[in-house]
Amino acid sequence: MTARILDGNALSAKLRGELAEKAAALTARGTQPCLAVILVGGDPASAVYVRNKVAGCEKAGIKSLKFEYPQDASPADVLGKIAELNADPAVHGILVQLPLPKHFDEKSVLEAISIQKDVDGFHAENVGRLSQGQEAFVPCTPNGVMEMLKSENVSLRGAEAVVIGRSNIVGKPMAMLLTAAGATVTVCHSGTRDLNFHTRRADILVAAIGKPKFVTGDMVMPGAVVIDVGINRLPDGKLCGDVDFESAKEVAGLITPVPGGVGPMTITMLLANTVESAQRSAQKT
Ligand SMILES: Nc1nc(=O)c2c([nH]1)NC[C@@H]1CN(c3ccc(C(=O)N[C@@H](CCC(=O)O)C(=O)O)cc3)C=[N+]21
Repeated sequence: MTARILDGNALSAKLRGELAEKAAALTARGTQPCLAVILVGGDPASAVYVRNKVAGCEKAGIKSLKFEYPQDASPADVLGKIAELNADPAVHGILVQLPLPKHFDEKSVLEAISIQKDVDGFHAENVGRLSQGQEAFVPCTPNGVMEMLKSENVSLRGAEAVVIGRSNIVGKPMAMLLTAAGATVTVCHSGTRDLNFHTRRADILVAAIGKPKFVTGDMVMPGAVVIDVGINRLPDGKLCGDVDFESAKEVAGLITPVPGGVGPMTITMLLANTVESAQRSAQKT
């Protein structure tokens, strides 16, 4: 049996249609949702992602502003721009594309963003709020994964979930969200002894390692839900995930592809957070 494919493009299209309606209603009442994106340096992958984000905004009727800085930009200039955007009531979301050049202190840049406009959910205060179950912007990639699971009615209460990867932007918030939804969560990483022991008992396996085709079919429990968060560019220019799709799909029950899986959902959740932020700001006036 081969797994069913969880199509992130199709789910994104549906959700983005709903977001476009919300954005249009807000615009009609005088608050067009607006996302500001800051890109430092010329990393080609970052440029592609930022282009996808700006195009996604456009299509949903969300205004986007793009600010580009050279690789050797001064952190003070970028922090000055963030301060300006924080103070601008017409801007509802601020995203600083990561990774930043090495001479930047990533943490201090993320911390400079107003938590009301932190649509990435990377600010330490938003992370803390999320961990305590308070209202917060949820990081887009793990939030997109949760939406994918919800769309398929994957039952999480009591489920065994295994997350491979412990990054601040995917692994850790993913584990928090799955825990909050009632799953029993195991977070694996490069120091994990006998990784296969863990992955083979997962009802839900989330791969966020950053290594192409790392998760193979023999690591998957028959019928499991396999979520591939990886975006790796192969030498031939093709995109591939952290999961060896060909072998894993023969074992899994449900699997996300790359491209066309979690990636588009990440952008959809960014648009959702931006609309949400605009809605909150419209309610205040
Ligand atoms: N502050 C910040 N926020 C982010 O959300 C953020 C970031 N920095 N830095 C980099 C990662 C990566 N990321 C992706 C978003 C969409 C796709 C995406 O749309 N992928 C398409 C294919 C795109 C392609 O062809 O390259 C797909 O999987 O189908 C991929 C990756 C957001 N990130």
